[in-house]
Amino acid sequence: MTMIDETSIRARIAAFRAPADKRTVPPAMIDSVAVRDGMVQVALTVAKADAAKLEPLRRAVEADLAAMEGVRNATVMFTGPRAAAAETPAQAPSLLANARSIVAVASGKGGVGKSTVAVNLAVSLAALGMSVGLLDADIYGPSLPRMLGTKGKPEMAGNKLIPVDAWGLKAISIGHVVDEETAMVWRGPMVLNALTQLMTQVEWPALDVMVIDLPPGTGDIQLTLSQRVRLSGAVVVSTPQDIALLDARRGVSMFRQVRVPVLGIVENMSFFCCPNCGTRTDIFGHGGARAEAARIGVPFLGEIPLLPAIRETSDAGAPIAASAPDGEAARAFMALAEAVSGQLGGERRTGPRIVIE
Ligand SMILES: Nc1ncnc2c1ncn2[C@@H]1O[C@H](COP(=O)(O)OP(=O)(O)OP(=O)(O)O)[C@@H](O)[C@H]1O
Repeated sequence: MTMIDETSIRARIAAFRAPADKRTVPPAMIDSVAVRDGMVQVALTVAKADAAKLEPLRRAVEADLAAMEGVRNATVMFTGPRAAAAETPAQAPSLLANARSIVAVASGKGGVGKSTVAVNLAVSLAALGMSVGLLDADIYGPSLPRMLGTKGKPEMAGNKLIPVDAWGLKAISIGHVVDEETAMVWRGPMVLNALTQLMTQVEWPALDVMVIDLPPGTGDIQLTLSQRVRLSGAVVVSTPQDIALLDARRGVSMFRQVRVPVLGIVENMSFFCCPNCGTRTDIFGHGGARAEAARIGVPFLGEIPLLPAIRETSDAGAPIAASAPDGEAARAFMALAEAVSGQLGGERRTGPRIVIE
């Protein structure tokens, strides 16, 4: 008999399309999955007011799971949204409360292009008409000031910092406040203090979405931040290399441990597109992250090509999603932004904005 486990159940739910209306179950809706001896219990989070409306979906998911090989019995139930107190320690109120959604961009290891993805995702979300904040929590390598071309110190209002305006975003980075060498020698508690300050001592306006560029890896800082901030979800950046995929898996399991929904995996440096002849080359082999996402039951959010222009525009302080909005890279980031915003749901504060460069 086929072995079923939490991962295979999550994968099945991620692939689920309701026969009647093609409705899907976003990962953020899955509260818990328990599997024992072929018995499956899934709890989906819904607001009380929506429960009756979603009953057909509940039954369809239940039938779909029950039809899986190896499943003896499947129960899908609805549960209310978790009380805030259960998630966040009492002494630690959720930070960044005036952002409607908070998305963390994470990676299992450094150098996979996490910051590049965070910046261009934020720019693309803004181009979709959202008010977007970008917080660079990558203390050890704050690349945001360079990538956005914002070198000066932010202004102050009273004892609070005003985020800098760049490319349609409100942004702040530890690199705006201290120089890189200073931050490099900080140890855990100092780093956490600095990050907390970036969230509490900054005059953030009301935002549709805040994108946080997390430090690479899966250590204490990432875990603590995930607990202090009510994250709507995490985007895990990987490259197609096997080793990076392994790290991505670790990243996904870290968020699952702290019950932060994983919005999905994005494959960066997915393939090389020759700027001269347009020929596509799959340098590291291709499709690994998509397969990995399916295997561990999280959505696959798309592929970003390896393009010299992505690095050049980053180095020049003009993110490619804004500086070459019609190009291949910008289209890939826009597709990512659409996939992410689709998972966040909810209304926008403002209508779509047309950007003319
Ligand atoms: N798709 C891409 N095509 C070309 N160059 C890229 C791409 N993505 C990232 N890069 C380049 O790779 C380098 C590393 O990217 P980035 O700084 O975003 O990685 P990171 O994962 O945030 O690193 P760290 O976590 O160590 O700060 C940068 O020089 C960046 O310009």
